[in-house]
Amino acid sequence: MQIYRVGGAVRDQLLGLPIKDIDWVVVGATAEQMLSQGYQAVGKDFPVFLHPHTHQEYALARTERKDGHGYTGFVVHASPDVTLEEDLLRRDLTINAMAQGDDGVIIDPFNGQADLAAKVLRHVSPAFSEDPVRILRLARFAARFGFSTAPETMALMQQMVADGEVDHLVPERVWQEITKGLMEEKPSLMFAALRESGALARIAPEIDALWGVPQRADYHPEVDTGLHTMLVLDYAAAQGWPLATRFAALCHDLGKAKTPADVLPRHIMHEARGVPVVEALCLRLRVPAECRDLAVMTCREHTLVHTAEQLRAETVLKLLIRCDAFRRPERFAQMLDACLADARGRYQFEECAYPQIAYLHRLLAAANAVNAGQIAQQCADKKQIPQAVEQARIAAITAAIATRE
Ligand SMILES: Nc1ccn([C@@H]2O[C@H](COP(=O)(O)OP(=O)(O)OP(=O)(O)O)[C@@H](O)[C@H]2O)c(=O)n1
Ligand SMILES: [Mg+2]
Repeated sequence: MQIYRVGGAVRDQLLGLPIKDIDWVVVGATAEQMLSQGYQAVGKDFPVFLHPHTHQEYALARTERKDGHGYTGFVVHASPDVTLEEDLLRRDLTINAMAQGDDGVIIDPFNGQADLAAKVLRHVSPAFSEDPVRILRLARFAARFGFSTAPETMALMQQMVADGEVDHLVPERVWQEITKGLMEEKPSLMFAALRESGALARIAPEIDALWGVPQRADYHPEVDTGLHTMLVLDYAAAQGWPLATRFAALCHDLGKAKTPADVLPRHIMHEARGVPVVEALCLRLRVPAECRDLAVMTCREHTLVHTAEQLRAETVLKLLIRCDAFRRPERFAQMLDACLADARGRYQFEECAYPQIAYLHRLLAAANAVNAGQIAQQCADKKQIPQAVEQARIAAITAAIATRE
């Protein structure tokens, strides 16, 4: 048997990037041979094994044929006579379809090295279309490497979308790929690829609908809401912020696609209009609660946060309570980060000051300093405690507002 490194490890090494995990392909072996050498089978029907010591994945060279929708119905053919080239042929992109032997020689039958140099994502063969997840994979590789998509690959993806292939993806898988793409260097490039292929309109029409929606040019020199959203998202990514903050950045303006045409380019009430849209998206994609809650909160509150310095103490306290800021200060801070991204994700405002964050943190600290235990002791009637604490917090916030320099 011959063993080669394949896929991401070969690609990343050629790019000079750190290699996370190595995938191996084994040519000329049977499952029985692998087991007898101590490898452990991963699945019952899949010719993938774990190395007895390194636990890296070793897959028998295989061909695949599709006979069904989605990613059920793959007929896998693994046998000792499947060649390395045949195995590479079934893979998604030329940059992922290279192998490397023990001698270091790169086996590159589909010119992956040339595409790496040209920074192009190109499908290996028409078999690309047998797995719709590959559209999402390509999109996140675009976000990771900043590569462009070969025209023939884009055309193939458009055809796959038109054929309804994307509609068979299970939500968990879509979310998994989206989260990976959101954590890449420039997530907007994922959405650009998804949008151009038509896949975005199928998997997240709420996001796709933002393009073509105008905003007031005085607040938003970039005008287009889709473009603004991408600037906000890329800002959040450039700060290295976590997934939930990036997802909140993505979702904060979903309500703007619901603004009645006669109100445009103003977006009165887009916050309230957006909340059910964010909730519907999160429900459909089975978005985990942490991401969903921050996105809903950011959608609902971001305009109010922008006006923080004009708010009365009562209004600030209500905001803090709605956001559960006393118990969840880290999440509140993440929402403020998303609001900062919103403010700076605009042409000509890329470096605008955003004192709202420090200001709200100061008011929260002031409200937090109220000694609720002591107030409770001073209340003759227990029923009065909540109101007394609230009054004390409003007084503390009022005092903090007054000391503004
Ligand atoms: N839907 C898929 C998934 C994987 N692959 C192939 O399997 C390899 C390994 O898959 P995976 O580890 O998911 O991706 P990597 O390319 O290694 O990228 P990453 O750095 O994200 O792990 C890929 O390079 C590609 O050759 C594929 O063709 N089609
Ligand atoms: Mg990998």
